This record gives sequence, structure tokens and C-alpha cells, in this order.
Amino acid sequence: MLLVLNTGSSSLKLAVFNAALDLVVDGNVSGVGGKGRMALGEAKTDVTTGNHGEALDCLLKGLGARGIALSDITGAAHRVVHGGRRLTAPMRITPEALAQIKAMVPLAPLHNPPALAGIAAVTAKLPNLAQFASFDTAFHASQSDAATAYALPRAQRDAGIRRYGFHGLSYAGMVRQFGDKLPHRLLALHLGAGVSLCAIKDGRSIATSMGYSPLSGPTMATRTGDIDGMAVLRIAQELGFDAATELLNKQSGLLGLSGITADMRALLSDPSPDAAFAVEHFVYSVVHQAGGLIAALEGVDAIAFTGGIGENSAPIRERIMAKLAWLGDLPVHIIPADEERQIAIDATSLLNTP
Ligand SMILES: Nc1ncnc2c1ncn2[C@@H]1O[C@H](COP(=O)(O)OP(=O)(O)O)[C@@H](O)[C@H]1O
Ligand SMILES: CC(=O)OP(=O)(O)O
Ligand SMILES: [Mg+2]
Repeated sequence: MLLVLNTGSSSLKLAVFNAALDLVVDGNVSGVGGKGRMALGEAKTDVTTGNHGEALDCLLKGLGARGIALSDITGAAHRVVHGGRRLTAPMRITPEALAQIKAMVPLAPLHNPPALAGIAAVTAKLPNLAQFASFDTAFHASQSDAATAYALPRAQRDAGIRRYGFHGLSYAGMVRQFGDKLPHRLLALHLGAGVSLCAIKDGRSIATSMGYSPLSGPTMATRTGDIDGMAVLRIAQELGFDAATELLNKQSGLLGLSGITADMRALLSDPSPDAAFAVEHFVYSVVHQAGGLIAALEGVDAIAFTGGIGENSAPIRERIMAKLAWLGDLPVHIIPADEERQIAIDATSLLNTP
């Protein structure tokens, strides 16, 4: 059986697939690093964990109680957010590969360390297990230089300051789910805690709203989305680098705008004007990005929503589509985000190649 781990800064999501790639069970621990919750299948319990290794222990114990032993696990596959310029295909985690992933930490200081913690936790438990990595950036490797470059001098561009784009496992999974029904020009909207849009032409990413980091694009749960560079510098000058990083990534977005919560469902049921404004800003910013990406596609044949908000919130989808009514009648699809299955498919194809 294949263990898939999607490690976030304070969460650990796990899915177990059998050799036929059927989902056997999935679960997660939230609130890693303190008092949190564990869900495994339908069961939910309170758990206190000090780190991702302890969270993995809890989940593995839960799997044991369901009759899945450590010895049943034949491989582990991880979501790694940032693969940089070079890591553009899924790979087996060898010592060299691990060194390459570690070298990406300066590019993704908030996102890659949790994945490394997940890899280390599995290695500590099962040192001889085959492990694999799939990169959120990889799907966007098809983009042109014009789409990925920031207009910076050569030295900064050579140093890797460019657009990478994220949520690639979600978009690759979406393209896979469309199969031979894939529209020629597809605008994909991943609306979750992180929010991004992607212009997909014939199954390939040609432009996306996230850039150097997962901060840019529309308003997100706690990230600002697009913000002028000079505003960032002004905030950093006032608060210092670390506090500014925290503010832009963790205290902004829907949370910062509303002053209430980062949770879209809670905002939609909150009667206050601040909650309404946060939602209005979210919808506006998504539509604003959509316009640019539709122009990059030179037209659009279909729109697809995914992610927690995209899949579950009919009111948000309707408000976005109402502002895109100028596009005329378009097929609108709702595709469940299935990053874990995509990671499992990637790992299985590597396991099966000698
Ligand atoms: N029925 C719903 N209506 C509105 N928002 C929802 C609904 N269900 C989930 N959401 C929102 O989805 C977001 C989480 O998205 P998700 O993709 O699960 O997050 P993550 O990026 O952490 O995986 C939250 O803001 C949550 O409120
Ligand atoms: C890359 C990213 O934004 O991921 P998430 O949606 O999980 O925050
Ligand atoms: Mg997400």
C-alpha cells in the first residue's frame, strides 16, 4: 500500500492507496505543534502533538487500529510545494534528491520545511521505504519565459526571482479528470485556503496567478494576494522582515480584511459589513485575475472550479460567474481537488519504472 503525505505548516494530511490506486482511507491531523484534532476515515479525536513526526505517529497508530500495519506500506509519496527551476517532474527521494529539495528552502521558507519534516518522519519510522516527491510547481514548467519572468535585471532573474506558480498537483489532477473531454482553453480556479487561477491550453499551463511564492493572485484565507512591491517594502521597513512575512502570509486576506475569520463559510453566514466586504473583495479579486488569464488564453471554452470554496460554495461560484456574464454562455465544471491521488499516480508510475 502507498502512503501519501501532504504536509502543511500546521497540518498533516494522509491518504492510503492500494496497488489498484483505490483510496483505502484518508485522514489528517490539524493543529500540529499543540492541541489539535485527528480525523481518520469517519473517526475524529483530539490529539496533542509536538511536531509532524508525532502527528505521523498518531495517524500510523490509527491505521494500525484499522488493520493497516507498517509492514503493509510499500512506498511513501510526498507533496513538495516548491521544486524550483530544476525539479519539474516527480522523483524518487534519493540522498541527492533530498539535497536538491533542501536547496529549495530559501525559495519557499514557509512551504518546503513541512514537507522535509514529513519525509524525515517517514524515514525515521521506515528507513528502507521507497519515497517519492511530487512538486506543486511542476505543472507550470510548460510556461513561456514571457509568462514567468518578472521585469528585473539579469542578476535577479538568474538568481531565480521569477514566477513559478503553485497548486500544480490540483491542476494536473483536474486535467486528468477531464480526460478526453478536456476543453481546448480552460480557466481553472482553485479556491481553497490558498487561491490561484490557471490558464490551461490543451492540458498545459500557460499562465497562473501565483508567482515567486504562493502569496500573489487573488485575496486568500490569510494571504494578501497581489500587493505592490513598494507596499511590501514599506511594511517590512516598519515591522521588520519576519513580522512582515507573518503579516502578509498569515494575518491578511479574508482574515485581515474582515478582522473576524479566514474561513469563507463563517464569513458567508456573518451579518457584519466587514465580513461582507471581505467576501466582496475576494470575488472581485478572483474575477480581476480571471480577466487577465482569459486574455492570456485568447478566449475561453470552459471554466472549472475546485478547492474547498470552489467545490462547496454555490453562492461564491454564482457571484464570480455573474461578474463574468460578459463571456456569454460557458460550460462551468466543478472538479474535486485530488492532490493526494495525483501524488499516488506519480509515485506509482515511478515505482513501476526500473
Ligand atoms: N460549503 C462551503 N461554503 C463556503 N466555503 C466553504 C464551504 N466548505 C468549505 N469552505 C471553505 O473552503 C476553505 C478551505 O478550503 P480547502 O481547499 O479545504 O483548504 P486547504 O487549502 O487548506 O486544503 C475554507 O475557507 C472553508 O470555509
Ligand atoms: C501552494 C498553496 O497555496 O497551497 P495551499 O493551498 O495548500 O495553501
Ligand atoms: Mg489548498
